[in-house]
Amino acid sequence: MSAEQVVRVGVLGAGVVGSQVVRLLTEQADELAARVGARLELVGVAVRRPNRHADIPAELLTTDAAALVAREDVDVIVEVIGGIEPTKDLLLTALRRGAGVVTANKALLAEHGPELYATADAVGTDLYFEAAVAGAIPLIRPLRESLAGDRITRILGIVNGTTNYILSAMTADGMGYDEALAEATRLGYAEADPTADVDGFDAAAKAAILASIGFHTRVGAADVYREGISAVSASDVAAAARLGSVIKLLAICERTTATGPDGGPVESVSARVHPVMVPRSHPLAVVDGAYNAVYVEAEAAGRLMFYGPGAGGAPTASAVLGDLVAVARNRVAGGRGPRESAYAALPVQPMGEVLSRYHIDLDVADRAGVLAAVAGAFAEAGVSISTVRQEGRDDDASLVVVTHGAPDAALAGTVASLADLESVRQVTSVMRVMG
Ligand SMILES: NC(=O)C1=CN([C@@H]2O[C@H](COP(=O)(O)OP(=O)(O)OC[C@H]3O[C@@H](n4cnc5c(N)ncnc54)[C@H](O)[C@@H]3O)[C@@H](O)[C@H]2O)C=CC1
Ligand SMILES: N[C@@H](CC=O)C(=O)O
Ligand code: NA
Repeated sequence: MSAEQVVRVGVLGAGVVGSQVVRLLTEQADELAARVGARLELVGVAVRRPNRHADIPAELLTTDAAALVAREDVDVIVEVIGGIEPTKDLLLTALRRGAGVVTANKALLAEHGPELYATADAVGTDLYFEAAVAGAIPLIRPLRESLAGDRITRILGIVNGTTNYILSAMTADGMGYDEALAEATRLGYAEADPTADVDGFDAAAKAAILASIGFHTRVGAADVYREGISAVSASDVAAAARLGSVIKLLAICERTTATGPDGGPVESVSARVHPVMVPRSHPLAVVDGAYNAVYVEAEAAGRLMFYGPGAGGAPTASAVLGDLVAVARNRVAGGRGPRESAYAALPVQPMGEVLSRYHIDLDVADRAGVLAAVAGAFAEAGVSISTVRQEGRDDDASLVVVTHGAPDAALAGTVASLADLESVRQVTSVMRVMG
């Protein structure tokens, strides 16, 4: 291709992200052309209601996404519709006829990534998705390319802007949950159905993508243990504050090595999303609002931290545009970006076997023998206690127990036994703690 040539681009969806993609493509047309070595010509934008997009030239708008992806003259499809259907079929159609695809759709990738990759591979075209995890933060490309020579052992961080916005607002401003969610939605951070954010589905999809790339193993959305933030109460926030901590929704992906029956090492991977009490001294504790931050630990590189805006129209469009430039450059140069790398095929460890530390707040009767009964419940499950603190007295007595790391199933069993003790009036807060 020469500088006079063009790469034709079709955009699916012009909502929070898509409208910003169209704006940047238009406003930066000359600079993008100089960077790619060919003009990026926007040839169509599929929308649901054309009358709502006065800022996009009417001749570009179409309600027929299926026709846009099937057009033989469209070189790259940018998908910012979201959801599984009809999006999956639209992208498969585009890939099958050799178009490059750029998508921000983590839900689709976590569920159908292998099929999309295989289709792209079959025709030798590109599938890029930097915006799908941690918005504007360059994370997918560092994992797929920059760190491809290293051995990643852990990926941990805040990957959902909406829940981080809500938890930050509840912690710092004392804002109510519903008000904070409404504000995150108004600012364009939340998914079309914000249940995906607050119940942890969005973060779990991102964890699946990160674990798959980081550990060269297919990890799907269903492999990720998931708890959201809808059960996080003001009393949990207060309990965390008393411990010098804040609550964050973390995605944690780990590669673990155990000793197998023959004495040799047995590797597995795990991926989970749940609220965690994070000490205020930890860098993740100060990641506020819709910002995301992700640690990547690799054997040779050590610990890397990626930080920046994790949601919002313009930041996400930045990642989409970066991918679009990469795909367009590949087409100009006649090359391809990275393919799926799933050769390791490591087993996924069940959550019950994953080591966790718990913070447990108990409302107890303040009388002789209570502490022994509580300690007995931990001992029976083989869970070792790190610290115990008694607060208040008489009718207001509470015990705060922090455990050492133990299998999650043993900890969950201990909490159930504690709730059954006659001397425990109520288990008021149970939260995993960092470490
Ligand atoms: N908003 C954000 O901060 C981020 C969003 N994403 C992802 O980007 C994608 C888009 O997100 P948003 O722009 O926030 O959503 P949005 O709901 O604002 O925009 C989606 C648009 O697609 C349109 N649409 C739906 N089905 C269509 C169809 N069949 N044909 C044409 N148009 C159709 C909708 O009418 C809507 O205007 C999602 O996959 C989301 O998970 C990723 C990172 C951050
Ligand atoms: N709803 C998502 C958007 C970005 O991925 C979030 O809040 O992080
Ligand atoms: Na990103």
